[in-house]
Amino acid sequence: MYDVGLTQKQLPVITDLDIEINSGEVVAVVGSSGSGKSLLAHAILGILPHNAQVTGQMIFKGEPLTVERQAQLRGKQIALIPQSISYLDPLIRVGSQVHRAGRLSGLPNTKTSQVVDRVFDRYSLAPSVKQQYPFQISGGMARRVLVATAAVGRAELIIADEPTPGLHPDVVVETLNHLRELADDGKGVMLITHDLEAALQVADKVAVFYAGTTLEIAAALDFTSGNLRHPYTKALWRSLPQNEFIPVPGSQPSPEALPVGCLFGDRCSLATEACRETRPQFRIVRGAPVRCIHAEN
Ligand SMILES: Nc1ncnc2c1ncn2[C@@H]1O[C@H](COP(=O)(O)OP(=O)(O)OP(=O)(O)O)[C@@H](O)[C@H]1O
Ligand code: NI
Repeated sequence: MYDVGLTQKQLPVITDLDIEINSGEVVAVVGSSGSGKSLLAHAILGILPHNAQVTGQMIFKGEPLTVERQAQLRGKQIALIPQSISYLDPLIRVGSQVHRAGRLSGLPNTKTSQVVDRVFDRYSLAPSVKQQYPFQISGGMARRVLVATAAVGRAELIIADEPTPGLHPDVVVETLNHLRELADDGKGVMLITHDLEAALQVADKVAVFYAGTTLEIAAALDFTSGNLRHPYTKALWRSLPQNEFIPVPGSQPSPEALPVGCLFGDRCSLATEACRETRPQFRIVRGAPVRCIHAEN
C-alpha cells in the first residue's frame, strides 16, 4: 500500500497461515472484519492486486498451485461464490451468465444448456429468471444465481466468500444447505464468514482467523462438546446469543501494528511473559492445531 506521498510499504496482512480442505468437507474460515479472509480467497484464486506478494506454498490435488495453474484452474476446478452480488454483470441476462460460467468451466457446448436448466431447477429459480437482468431479481434470488454459477461447472473446490450477508434467515439456511450439498457431492468447500453460528450449522471444521492467521482449526463438534482450545475461540463461542452473549473485549490488532508475540496476547486473560516474546507455533492439542502455549491436553 501507499504510505506518505509515493512511498510504498509492505503490509503483512496474512502471516503463519496453515489450512487444509479435503473433498467432501466444508471448512469454515471464521474471523472478524479485516482479519484477511477475502485476501485468503483471492490468494488461492490468484486474483490479488499485482503489487501483492505471496510467499509459502499452496497445493491443489497434490500439485503446487503455481500462478500458471491458478490461471488455468480458476473458474474451472476452483470456483468462487463472491462476497457481493455486484459481481453479477448488470448488462447480461442471468441465464447467459450461468451458461457462460458452465462453458468456462469446461462443459461441452452441447450439454451446457441442459446442465444450466438443471441447476436453475435445483436452486428454485424459475426458467423465466434466465431472461432477466440482475437488477430485476430479488437479493435472495441473486444469491442463488451466484451459487448456481459456481455449481454449474466441474469445480472441485468452491470458495464462498461471506455468502449470507444481510439475508433473510430462511435464505441464510438455504444458502448454507446448498454449500453442504456441494460438499456431500464430493467437492471441497471453503466457507468464509464472520458468523460463527451460521458456520456451525454446516461446517465440518472451523478455522478461526485472527489478524491474518489461524489461531485454531477445530472440529465443529468441539464447540458444542466443550473441547475448544484457544482462549479466543472459547470467547467467540461464549459471545453467541445462545450462550453468554458477552462480546470479546478489545479489538484485533491492525496489520500495521502486529505484536511480536501472540496476536491475541493483549486481549487474553491467560497471557504471560512468554506469550509476549514469541509468536506461538501450531501445536496439536487434543487432535487439532492451535497457536497457544497455554492450551491444555
Ligand atoms: N489492496 C490492499 N492494499 C492494502 N491493504 C489491503 C488491501 N486489501 C485489503 N487490505 C487490508 O487487508 C486486511 C484484510 O482485508 P480482507 O478484505 O481480507 O478482510 P476480511 O477478513 O475479508 O474482512 P470482511 O469481513 O470485512 O470482508 C484489511 O486490514 C485491509 O485493510
Ligand atoms: Ni471479506
